Amino acid sequence: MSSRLIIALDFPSAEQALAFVAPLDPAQCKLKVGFELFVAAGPDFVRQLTGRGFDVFLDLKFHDIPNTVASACKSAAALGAWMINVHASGGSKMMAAARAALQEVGNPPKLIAVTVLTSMDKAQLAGTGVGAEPAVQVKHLAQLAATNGLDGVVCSAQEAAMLREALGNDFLLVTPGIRPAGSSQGDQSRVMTPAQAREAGVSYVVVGRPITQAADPLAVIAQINADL
Ligand SMILES: O=C(O)c1cc(=O)[nH]c(=O)n1[C@@H]1O[C@H](COP(=O)(O)O)[C@@H](O)[C@H]1O
Repeated sequence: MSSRLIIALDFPSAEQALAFVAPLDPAQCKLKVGFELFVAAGPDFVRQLTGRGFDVFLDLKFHDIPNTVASACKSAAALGAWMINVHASGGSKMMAAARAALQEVGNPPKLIAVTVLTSMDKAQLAGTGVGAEPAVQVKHLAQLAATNGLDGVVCSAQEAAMLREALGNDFLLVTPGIRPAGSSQGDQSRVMTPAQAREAGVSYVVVGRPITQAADPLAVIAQINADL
């Protein structure tokens, strides 16, 4: 079975990202390209990664009017991404338009929706005008994503067991906010260890700084894969 580890390549340039990727094996991990790297390195960099055999999660978190998001999803699919995402808070029509757009392309990427960012806690969520507990809002948005035919959601591993029970075994649960024991929490709020995430039933974990800033990234990758 291929690895359930997705490494967040949050680097400022293609050169730095490629230096990090050079010793990696696509059997050990998938790779996530987000805003920082995509803005700096562009679509060609994504093609380079797929050309090396990596599954790429293109994490551009689309959140706009339905027509714009649908077109952006098609462009992302054309890059050969394995997975792409939108914000569930963009609403039903936006998610349905994204889903429909991908049905028009061959070999479409998995389409998932961000629920409540793992950096948010109850107070920050309340600051945006949402008074619900994060877990309640996550469940609400995950159900909205499922209703609109998305393949899964991004959530914290803290909500994974609840969502697994509510939405079944085929629904993808992709969880950032993963912190191996002893690593710094940084700006993340809702965190879990890799082993806790596995027990909660996640599909994939997303891990950035605990690997990219480690003295020995390959050792951390091996340990996380063992824990998953
Ligand atoms: O969509 C994401 O990937 C994402 C959603 C979310 O709720 N929280 C979150 O941290 N992420 C991403 O996951 C990665 C986490 O990185 P680290 O905190 O360094 O492990 C970053 O690239 C974030 O952009």
